[in-house]
Amino acid sequence: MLNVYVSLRFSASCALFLTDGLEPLQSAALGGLQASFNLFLPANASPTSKVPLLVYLAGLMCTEDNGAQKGGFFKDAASEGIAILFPDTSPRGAGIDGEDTDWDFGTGAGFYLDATSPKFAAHYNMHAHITKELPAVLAEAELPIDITRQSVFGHSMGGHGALTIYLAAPPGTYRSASAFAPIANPTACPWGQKAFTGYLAGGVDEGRAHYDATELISRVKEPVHILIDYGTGDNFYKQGQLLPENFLKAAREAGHDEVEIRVRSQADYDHSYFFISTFAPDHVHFHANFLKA
Ligand SMILES: N[C@@H](CCC(=O)N[C@@H](CSC=O)C(=O)NCC(=O)O)C(=O)O
Repeated sequence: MLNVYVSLRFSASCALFLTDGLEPLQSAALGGLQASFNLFLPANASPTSKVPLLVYLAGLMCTEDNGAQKGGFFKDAASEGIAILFPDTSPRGAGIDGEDTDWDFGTGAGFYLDATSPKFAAHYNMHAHITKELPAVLAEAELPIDITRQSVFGHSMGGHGALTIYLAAPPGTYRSASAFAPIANPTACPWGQKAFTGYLAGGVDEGRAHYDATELISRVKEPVHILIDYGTGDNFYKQGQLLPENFLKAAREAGHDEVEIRVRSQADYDHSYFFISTFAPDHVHFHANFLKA
């Protein structure tokens, strides 16, 4: 048996298609725009032996391809028998004024939220796309995936997405979360403040209520399963865009100990996919503990 790696597009009616040679299809959550994603299926997946799902969320300027091509996840996902879903990072081609002006806002920078600002609300709903729409697509496609066993991980903006999606979901929706160099306290850093001001009608205050991992962890009372790695040589860490210490401090103050949450500083590592792929096996095996329990 072979492991299968496929690129897929989907329609609002949830039909699945192979990418090559197919008509563009539409996402309801993204306002009818075409949406793409990649899916890794391990060789042991079959209708009688469905596999759990790990969702990978990429960072600023990325597409569904960065993690799939450079993350280094497949060997360990194959050995553990885990499928990996790679969504895109934003809607594409919404045609909103200013959407393509900056690399850290708009196209490629959806911040995994549901926009409430009138300008963006019709299209910038990556949270709903990932938490509701894509799971429904996979379920309706009758792929050999057990959608009741999901975990989520990501990098940088995608690490923010993974932590906030996990912490804001009803307990048990996702079994675990992990992040490489996440934007861990977005209301306190320039990237997050810019995103929340632009996408949310209530600005940074609305972001603080719904989309800030450091704020969310201080309010979560149930046990959690979280692993975070960041590099001390990461320029974005040095610039104060990531703030993992803020997340760790809030977590400990809320009573989440080192069994529940591990935040590891990796000496001299940068922000790149070389860093991600170095620690990729740790993250896949971490999630396997919960996805296969
Ligand atoms: N163009 C930017 C750098 C953009 C960048 O580094 N993006 C990161 C994610 S940053 C946080 O979300 C990334 O993953 N890039 C893709 C890759 O393959 O490395 C600049 O000029 O600084």
